[in-house]
Amino acid sequence: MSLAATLVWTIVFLSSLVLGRVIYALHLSPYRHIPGPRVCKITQYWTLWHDIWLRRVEKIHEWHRRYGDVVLIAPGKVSFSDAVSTREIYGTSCGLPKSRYFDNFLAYCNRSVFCTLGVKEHQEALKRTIAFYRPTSVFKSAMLQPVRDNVKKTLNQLARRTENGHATLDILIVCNFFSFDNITRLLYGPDLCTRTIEHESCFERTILGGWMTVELWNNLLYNFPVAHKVTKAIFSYCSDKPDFLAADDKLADWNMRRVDAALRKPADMAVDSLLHVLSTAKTPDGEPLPKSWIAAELLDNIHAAQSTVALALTYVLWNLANCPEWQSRIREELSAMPLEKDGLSAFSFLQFAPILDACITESSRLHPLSSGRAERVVPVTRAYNGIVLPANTVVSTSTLAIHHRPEVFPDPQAYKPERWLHAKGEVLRVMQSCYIPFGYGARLCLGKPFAQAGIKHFIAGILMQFEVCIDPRSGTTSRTMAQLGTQNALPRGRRCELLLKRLPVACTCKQKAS
Ligand code: HEM
Repeated sequence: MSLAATLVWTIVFLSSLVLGRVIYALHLSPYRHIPGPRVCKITQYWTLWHDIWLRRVEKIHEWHRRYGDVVLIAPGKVSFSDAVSTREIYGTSCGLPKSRYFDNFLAYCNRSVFCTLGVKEHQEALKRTIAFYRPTSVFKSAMLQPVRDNVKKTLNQLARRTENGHATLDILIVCNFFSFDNITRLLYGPDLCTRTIEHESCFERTILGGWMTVELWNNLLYNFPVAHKVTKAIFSYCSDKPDFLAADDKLADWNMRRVDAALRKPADMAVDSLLHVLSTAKTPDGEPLPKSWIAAELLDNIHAAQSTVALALTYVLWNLANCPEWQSRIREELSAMPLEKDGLSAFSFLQFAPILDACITESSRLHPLSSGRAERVVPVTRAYNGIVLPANTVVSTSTLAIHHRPEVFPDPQAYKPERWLHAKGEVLRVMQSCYIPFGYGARLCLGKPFAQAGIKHFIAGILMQFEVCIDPRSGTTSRTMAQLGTQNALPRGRRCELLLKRLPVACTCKQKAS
């Protein structure tokens, strides 16, 4: 056969394959009845394309606006944006397993609690640590004092940097170090964590610097690992950055060294650290946990806690910088609270400060920090929101879409803390059922109480000493602060420069009597 004929036959063959695929997807597939862009019914690569270009999450939100609460985002993958389906997918009694997407989070070849898939396996893993994360454990002064110390340390550092009364700073970096110090203290105890904020040139800072880049490239890694490897090799070779995308590996080594050191001297381990809890825990066979299990759990907690808390703080400050009136209201509320001996507001009062709470809650509604792929697998064919899904369909709720339901959150794009202050009864209940920044149900974020305590202390500390303002000369604008449409929710500009002005009277709170 001539070359031309071979070419023609190849084209005919490939075209009929594509045509067959299109006919099957649109007319025969068990997913044909589900609303969504046609291209998503035919191929998964359209969603993957958006994933790699860091706009998957916002694209899915856009599709929900166009097609409704149930959208087919790829063959076999369905996204929801309503409260009832969310309850059915994630609720404690439903027990849907996680999807294979979570294999991407294995560390040292082990599964942490976060990436266990099956319900039984998850419950087994949860037994070891759940008590450690409970509010009753986390809100003890032994656990909170290190957080308060880190707030004080950050405030001292900011005071030095605003010696002339004001300075424009990249708040994202400040929040990153605060968040890292907090989580490492919780995980390793006081001796093995590092004081990164004080040491400008320390190793941990360089890891954190490279980490943001790693997060941006993770979508390529999860979807096309070989392409990721090649890109990494090419960039490292051609640029003068041999460490390009190496931060994750460095963090894993750094974590393992800490676990090694601690297990060599168990008597020195801080009893209020996760490391201690894990080192005394047992496997289902009654054996001590292997070192790599312990290390995997700790590493995963850093991943879960680091950028989420840092970004939560950054977005709260950004939103408040745009709304000076809400800053004043928070200050007024804080001024009525007694101070502890360390000069910060008492947590027992911060915990129930409604204005502070509303401002933080509204910020996480607009900017969910973990808005990515909380995928679960449907075990048997059944209907969700009136639409039958075959067994093995991968389902998830779009956090961005459910947080922006206009009938629940009128004017959904606007930052309006008052909606949380004014809502009562059924209205509030509906709002809460559509608010899932920490996930929902059986796999709700274990670190939620710890994260919230850190966020409240930090925001209260900053607002009592500084006025946070937009600096029109900085490059930070609403456009650069729009979230990248990925699961890690970084702002597009990858920085958040805000003007901090020291308040004339640092604090007018009442000193605690004792
Ligand atoms: C603002 C900060 C945080 C946000 C927005 C956040 C969000 C989330 C979300 C949405 C999930 C559920 C994922 C899923 O359903 O697939 C989750 C799980 C988890 N988070 Fe967080 N998180 C935050 C902070 C933290 C902190 C500080 C810690 C550790 C102290 C932590 C530890 C965990 C763990 C261990 C899980 C797995 C829970 C399980 O599967 O049972 N998170 N987080």
